[in-house]
Amino acid sequence: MTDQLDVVAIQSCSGFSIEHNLAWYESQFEQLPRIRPLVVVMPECFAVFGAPTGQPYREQSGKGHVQDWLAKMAKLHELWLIGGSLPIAEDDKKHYQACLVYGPSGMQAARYDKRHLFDVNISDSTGSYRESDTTYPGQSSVTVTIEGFKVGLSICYDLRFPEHFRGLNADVLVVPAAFTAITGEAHWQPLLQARAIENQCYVVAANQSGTHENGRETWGHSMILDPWGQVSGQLDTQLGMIHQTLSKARLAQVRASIPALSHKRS
Ligand SMILES: O=C(O)CNC(=O)[C@H](CS)NC(=O)CCC(=O)C(=O)O
Repeated sequence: MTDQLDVVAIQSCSGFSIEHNLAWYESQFEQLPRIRPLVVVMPECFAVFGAPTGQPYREQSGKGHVQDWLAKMAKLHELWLIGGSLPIAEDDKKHYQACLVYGPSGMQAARYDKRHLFDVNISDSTGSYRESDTTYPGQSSVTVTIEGFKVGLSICYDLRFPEHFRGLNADVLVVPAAFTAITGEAHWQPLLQARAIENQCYVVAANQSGTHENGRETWGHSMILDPWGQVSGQLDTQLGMIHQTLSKARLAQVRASIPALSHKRS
């Protein structure tokens, strides 16, 4: 176990074609920093964003093309690979929006199902979002220890629920997202900063960016924040990646300076 952990967030504009999306990610993996261990976070709906027929792409737990690809890529590139979300179904009616974590051996290390579903009305071209029409809410929160760092999982709209993160007691919060252009401009960065500041932990936020084939617009601005709430790396709307080195010493320093976590009243 070392004091440091390298993380990368990748920002994509995923579309309908799984083959195309996965091929784009493979080209990004070729450009990753050489350092290992390395954690790579991909956004919500990285493999498929929207569905031309209206019938969402789904896989069963433990089998399917995208899960096989995640395992293969994690092993091939020796990564901790976090697939922001993939629809996993147990019945024909609805799926869970699952964040899947694979370790460098190619084994799945964790699965978190999105708990808070985006049923909202906003003034963009989609207007009305009803995620619960297709998705069951996850029932539990999940953390996974990666190289000695406690990593707390979340997906997109979860970001608006501070109690979700508070319970995780994490060193690193991972936020894969498909935050909309309108809500992203207004709320994305302040929400991420609040989660980093109040939990005194790193935040790694990988968002979708641009206009997608289904007409949706996402905000981009993927970023990595330190436990003081400072943005230590960020993208604008361009596709690509950001890389930062996280440090246990920095976590300890911030928590010693303001011991807010030990001043909590329940
Ligand atoms: O359904 C898909 O194809 C992809 N999934 C999404 O885009 C999800 C659910 S609709 N989006 C969000 O949760 C946006 C949250 C957000 O933007 C906010 O909280 O402001």
